[in-house]
Amino acid sequence: MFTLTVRDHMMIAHSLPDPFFGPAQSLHGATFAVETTWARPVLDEHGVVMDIGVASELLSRVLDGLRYRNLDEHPDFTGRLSTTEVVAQYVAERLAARAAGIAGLERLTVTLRENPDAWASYTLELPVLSERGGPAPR
Ligand SMILES: Nc1nc2c(c(=O)[nH]1)N=C([C@H](O)[C@H](O)COP(=O)(O)OP(=O)(O)OP(=O)(O)O)CN2
Repeated sequence: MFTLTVRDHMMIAHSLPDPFFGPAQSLHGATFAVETTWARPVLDEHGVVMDIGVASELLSRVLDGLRYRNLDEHPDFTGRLSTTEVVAQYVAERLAARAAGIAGLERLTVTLRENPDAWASYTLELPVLSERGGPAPR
């Protein structure tokens, strides 16, 4: 399996209103480094998983919807704890939707690094499209 990873970062504010999270129940800020790893078993006709510029742009556009936001007030997180894991899933699902037309991609992993010693990831299996646009056999 080939993989391509690009990275960006975002600042958000949020609270985790559950006693499980101790002091993080209060409103606090976080700067997440966000990595996206795209995977495919066969390289495309250019010998790449996908263009790095395209991968970077996709990630940036998705993060633009979250940057400098208080996730407690973000409609997509209403009634949900915006843990690192949940935000990783959110980013992955939006990226997958934006990349739906790109052929050959099989898997996407989004990793959010809270700090140098702690991170969480979410992996999505993607519906594989053939180079002609239809479903491809796995
Ligand atoms: N699995 C997760 N655990 C925690 C998350 C998370 O998103 N996923 N988030 C937090 C807090 O938001 C914050 O990032 C850290 O808060 P803190 O109280 O410092 O948490 P720690 O667990 O590192 O330290 P404690 O000794 O438990 O206070 C927390 N956990």
